[in-house]
Amino acid sequence: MQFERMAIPEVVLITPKRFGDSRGYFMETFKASLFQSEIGDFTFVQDNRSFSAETGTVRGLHFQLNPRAQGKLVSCTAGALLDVAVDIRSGSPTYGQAVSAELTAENGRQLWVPPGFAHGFCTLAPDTVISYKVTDYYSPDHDRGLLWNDPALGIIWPVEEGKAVLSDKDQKQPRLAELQAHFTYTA
Ligand SMILES: Cc1cn([C@H]2C[C@H](O)[C@@H](COP(=O)(O)OP(=O)(O)O[C@H]3O[C@H](C)C(=O)[C@H](O)[C@H]3O)O2)c(=O)[nH]c1=O
Repeated sequence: MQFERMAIPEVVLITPKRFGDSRGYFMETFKASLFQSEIGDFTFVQDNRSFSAETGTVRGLHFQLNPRAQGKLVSCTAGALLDVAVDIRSGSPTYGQAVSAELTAENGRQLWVPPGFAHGFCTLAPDTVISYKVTDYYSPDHDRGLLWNDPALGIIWPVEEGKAVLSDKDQKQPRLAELQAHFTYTA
């Protein structure tokens, strides 16, 4: 299993080792001891999965407030998606910056998105399934968002703005400039 720190080093791209044979392949997709030694002492308490039928479906950018902030270990188990993490930790040298990675069922890659980051994705294929582990339970009262196409984020999404498939909620999320200082950066 390879761990590669992204341009924002707290976000980590993980590539599990794939054992192929005449039947197909086997992968260990999560190992607590390795995750703890490579990334840190996080405990996952909930697994999520969402299915998006259309290419160009955007879900996000979402996060939960403290004390229910979530770390997310994200993978794509069918189709393909561009996964995006935005640093929203006040005082961070990379505040408001985004990193992204292409996760596909084929490449088996995962993205670790720590607490203090907004998370979202855009599907690159129809019938795409995202599967992810989170480090705290869903809490609607702590659920917040950031506008996916806020120009201040500089995210180059693989879909034209007028053609993205979005929830009503995600069409009305606040811009970065409107975001309160929910998270604080610690070096
Ligand atoms: C996230 C979540 C949602 N729900 C219910 C609430 C709604 O009735 C329904 C759809 O929720 P929502 O529209 O927030 O789903 P997504 O747009 O896929 O949101 C997720 O997408 C981005 C990419 C994320 O990183 C978050 O995990 C999450 O916010 O599922 C639950 O019951 N439990 C949950 O953990």
